[in-house]
Amino acid sequence: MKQAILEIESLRKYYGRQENQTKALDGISFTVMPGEYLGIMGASGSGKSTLLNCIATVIRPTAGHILMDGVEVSALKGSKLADYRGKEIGYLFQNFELLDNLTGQENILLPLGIHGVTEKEGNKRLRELAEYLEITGVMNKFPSQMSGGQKQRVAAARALILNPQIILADEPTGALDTKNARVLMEKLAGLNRMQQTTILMVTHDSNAASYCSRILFIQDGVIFHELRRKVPNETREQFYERILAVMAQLGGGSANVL
Ligand SMILES: Nc1ncnc2c1ncn2[C@@H]1O[C@H](COP(=O)(O)OP(=O)(O)OP(=O)(O)O)[C@@H](O)[C@H]1O
Repeated sequence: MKQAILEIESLRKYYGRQENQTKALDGISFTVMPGEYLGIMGASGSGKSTLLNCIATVIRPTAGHILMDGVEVSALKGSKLADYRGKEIGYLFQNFELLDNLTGQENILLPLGIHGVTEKEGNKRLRELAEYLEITGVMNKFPSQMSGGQKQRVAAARALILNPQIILADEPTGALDTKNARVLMEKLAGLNRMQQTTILMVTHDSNAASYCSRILFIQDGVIFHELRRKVPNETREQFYERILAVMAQLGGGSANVL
C-alpha cells in the first residue's frame, strides 16, 4: 500500500482569544496520496488559506498534526525546515508573486541557487517546463512585459523546478480570465496525469475544481462534504455538474459557497 504524501490530523487554528476567538480550522483531518489532485472548496472565510498556510509552515496551528512523508512539519528546524519550504513544497499564489526585476528565466531558476542546485542541473528541467507550459517566448522578458496567464505559468514553472513532493496552489486562477484559467488548469491537470505531480489546490471556482480528482468542501473550519471524480468514465463536465449540485444543496444556495 502506498504511503500518504501529506497527512492532516485533527488540525485546529484559532485566532484571537475567548469572546474574540475565530475558529478558522476546527478539527480537519484528511490525507493526500501520491499523484492525487485534491481540491479544497468553501465559502470566503471558511479557513482555506489558513489550511494552506499551516501546511506551508507560514502559520503555526493551535493543535493537530501535519505530516509530510511521515514527518511532523512542526518539528522541522534550520536547514530541514528550509528544505521543506523550498524543495518539498511548491507554492503557487493567486497573484503570482514574481520578482519584477528578474526575467522569467531568472524567476524560475531562483530556487536553485537558494537550495544549492547548479543552474546546469536545472537547465534541462527549465527547458522542459518552459516548453510544456508554453512560456519559452517570455524567458527573457520581465513580468511587466508578460500577460497574466504567462506570469502564472512562469510562477508554476518556478514552483515545479525543484520537483517538489506536492504543489500547494492558493486560488491560482483567481487573477486570470476564463481562457487563461483554462490553459493553466489543463497544464496542471496534464502534469498530474503524465508525471503524477501531486497537487493540493484551494479554489472558489467550480470550473477549476472540476479538474481535480477529489474535492473536500469546508465550512466553518470543518470538512462537511467530499466528492471524488469517478474514474474512468465520468467526464469533467459531469463532475462539474456534481460540484454545482453540492453547492446548490447547501443552505443559501451556491452564492453562499462561492
Ligand atoms: N490573522 C488573523 N487574525 C484573526 N482572524 C483571522 C486571521 N486570518 C484569518 N482569520 C479569520 O479566520 C477565518 C478563516 O480565514 P481564511 O483566510 O483561512 O479563509 P478563506 O477560506 O481562505 O477565505 P477567502 O476565500 O476569503 O480567502 C476568517 O473568519 C478570517 O477572518
